[in-house]
Amino acid sequence: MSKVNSAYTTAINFSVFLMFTAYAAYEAHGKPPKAFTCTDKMRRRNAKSEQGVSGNSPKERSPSPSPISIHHLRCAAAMSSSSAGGAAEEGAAATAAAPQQAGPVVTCKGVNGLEKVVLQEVRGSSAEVYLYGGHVTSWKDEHGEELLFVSNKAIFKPPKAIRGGIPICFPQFSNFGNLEPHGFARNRTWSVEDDAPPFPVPTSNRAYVDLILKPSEEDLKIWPHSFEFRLRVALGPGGDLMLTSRIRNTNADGKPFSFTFAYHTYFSISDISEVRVEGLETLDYLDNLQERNRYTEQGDAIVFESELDRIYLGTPSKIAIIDHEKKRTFVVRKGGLPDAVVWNPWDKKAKAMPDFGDDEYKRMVCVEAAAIEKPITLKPGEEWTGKLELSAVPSSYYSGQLDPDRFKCPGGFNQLALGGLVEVYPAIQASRQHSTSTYIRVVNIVLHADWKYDGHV
Ligand SMILES: O=P(O)(O)OC[C@H]1O[C@@H](O)[C@H](O)[C@@H](O)[C@@H]1O
Repeated sequence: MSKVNSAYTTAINFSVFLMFTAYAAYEAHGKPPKAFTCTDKMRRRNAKSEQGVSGNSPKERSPSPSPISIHHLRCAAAMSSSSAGGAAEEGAAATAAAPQQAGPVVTCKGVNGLEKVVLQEVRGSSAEVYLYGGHVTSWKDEHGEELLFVSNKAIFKPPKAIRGGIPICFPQFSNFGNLEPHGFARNRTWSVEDDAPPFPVPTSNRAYVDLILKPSEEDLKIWPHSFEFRLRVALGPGGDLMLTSRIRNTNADGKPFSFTFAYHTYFSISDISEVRVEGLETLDYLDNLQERNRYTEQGDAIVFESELDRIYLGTPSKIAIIDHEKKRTFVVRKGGLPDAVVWNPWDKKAKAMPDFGDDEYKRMVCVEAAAIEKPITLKPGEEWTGKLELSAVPSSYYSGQLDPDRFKCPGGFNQLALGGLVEVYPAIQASRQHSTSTYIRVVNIVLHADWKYDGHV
């Protein structure tokens, strides 16, 4: 074995040891995956901590305010900032007030008293989900930086859908049907489901919440189909945001139904002119600005110089949004969702939207994992699964590397630029959900080895 290979192996082995140690510590950290009220959960966590389950000796434990006061501090901060205006500020204030030890799943009041669930991962990343719309409104990395765009003019008031975050478009995307644009799921109030039926592949993540939407009598009048829509929102140990939708036909009349669907994700970007989307080259798309005529993408990547509103068809399971100024790449992974909508309203449309700032189009881009061209049809008793997984990585990782197989070493790992700190860790949720998957991080370069999706219909 060459010197370089041997250094490589030693570094990997040492890092694996470190990471397993870290993993063991992570395992010991805390448990309850269900959504609790702040008070309930913190009581349990404190009780565990009293029993020494957290691993801290009594000496190491620093005095902390009572769980109830932590809860009220946090929610009060979120609500006061929202009254000062601005959904984005609301999210920031909520995290600013959130103590480190808040635990993985907390429910509290958000803007206008709407109930929200806050997910926090041990390394510091977080997400917020409003029950109104089953709508993710915040996803922050471990440094507290917001990764999703929410308009400062977003209206957190039914029946208006929240402008930004991740609206769920169901049972209809846009005007592909007779319902209101993008369907009604985004402006209905969902419920937390404490005992959701097991997911096909169990998740080990602790920071997750299960929501459910069933049609009301009123909904059945406009869309006469009985369904159960289960949405799991989870934060992975590395801060990845994962959404899994399971839609079941519960019609008792024996009738199938069809629907279209999208995760209408608004990404936060530095400047729209600094961004490009990779992974959709050479694909066909329907142009929403040209009467949905079909064209073929000619460019190497999608760049933005004016309004853009397209439905890309038969897209790969990975798409990258590269933000040159931020040197950050969002990686969108999806399953069960063949299409991808790319949207930026540009200046004129921005001005025409009452819940969107005139210049905000510069700071957002929507890349929406979707099933549109071929509607999904379910017979009674059948269930469909649509998955979205978002990660934010330094751009040095991504550009031109949409196909990780091209970079594989004989040992099965991706090719690494050796030198500097090498860190290898098992992706905890991936190894349990999918196959054994290993993530390799070299300084700021992150490469995935053997990543694969499951759970397609
Ligand atoms: O204003 P809405 O209903 O949230 O829709 C926003 C945009 O959503 C996108 O998905 C559509 O492709 C656009 O055509 C639409 O304008």
